[in-house]
Order: sequence, then structure tokens, then C-alpha cells
Amino acid sequence: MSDNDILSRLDAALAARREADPDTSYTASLYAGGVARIGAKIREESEEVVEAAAEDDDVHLIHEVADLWFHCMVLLGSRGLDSAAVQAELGRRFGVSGIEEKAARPASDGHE
Ligand SMILES: N=c1c2ncn([C@@H]3O[C@H](COP(=O)(O)OP(=O)(O)OP(=O)(O)O)[C@@H](O)[C@H]3O)c2ncn1[C@@H]1O[C@H](COP(=O)(O)O)[C@@H](O)[C@H]1O
Repeated sequence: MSDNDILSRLDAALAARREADPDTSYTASLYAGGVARIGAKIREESEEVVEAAAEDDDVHLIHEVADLWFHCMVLLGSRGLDSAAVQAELGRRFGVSGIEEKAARPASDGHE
């Protein structure tokens, strides 16, 4: 099994946690707190990623990015989505220059 399979395995685990007890599942406790709680964790973990990036400790950086990915996956799970949807979007973008893609966006596109 490749390391990439961990994302789909984790997707399945996170989906199963929708029925779990928040007292025994960290994921279920995040779901119970909704976007406010999950979003707060994503902000916190994002900050920790940036702080780790300023250090010369690759293991710490990888640990913090894993925390951030995990909490983003929980956010997707809370909406009934999963990492496969994000991988599909990255696949759609693959090979398209970010500079060219942004220049081709319609003027009405609200994304920055
Ligand atoms: N991959 C993860 C995972 N990554 C991080 N975390 C938790 O995320 C939390 C992060 O907490 P904190 O912010 O307090 O910790 P921190 O920011 O790393 O702390 P410091 O860096 O400041 O020391 C910790 O409780 C971690 O255990 C995770 N919790 C669960 N999973 C996966 O989710 C599955 C389901 O977990 P449960 O829902 O708990 O059963 C597990 O089997 C795992 O596969």
C-alpha cells in the first residue's frame, strides 16, 4: 500500500467518526464544535506551520503540516466531503500555470 492511500483510509475513518462519541473521539469532538471549533484549530495549526518553517527542524515542520492537513480533512468531513474531492481539483489544475490560470479568471470571480 502506498503512502498516498493513507488519505483515503483517513477519509474513511473520519466519515465513520460522524456517528462517534465526542468523549472518546477527537474527530467527533471537532465535528460537535462545528466550523467555529474546526476553523479555530485550522488557524492555530496554520500558525504553527509558519512558526515551524522558520526553524531548521524538518521533522517538526512535517509534524505541524500533518496536523494542519488532518484538521482540514476534518473540515471537509464535517461537510460530507473528503480529500478525494481536493485531489480531483488539484488534478484538474495540474500542468496549468497558476499565473495563467489567474489571468484567465472571469472579472466577476470573487476569489482573490
Ligand atoms: N491523524 C490524526 C491526528 N493528527 C493530529 N491529531 C490530533 O490533533 C490534536 C492537535 O492538538 P493540539 O493542537 O493540542 O496539539 P499540537 O498543536 O500538536 O500541540 P503542540 O504542537 O503545541 O505540542 C491532538 O489531539 C492530536 O492527537 C489527530 N487525531 C486523529 N488523527 C486520525 O484520526 C483518527 C480518528 O481519531 P479519533 O477521532 O480521535 O478517534 C485516528 O485514528 C488518526 O488516524
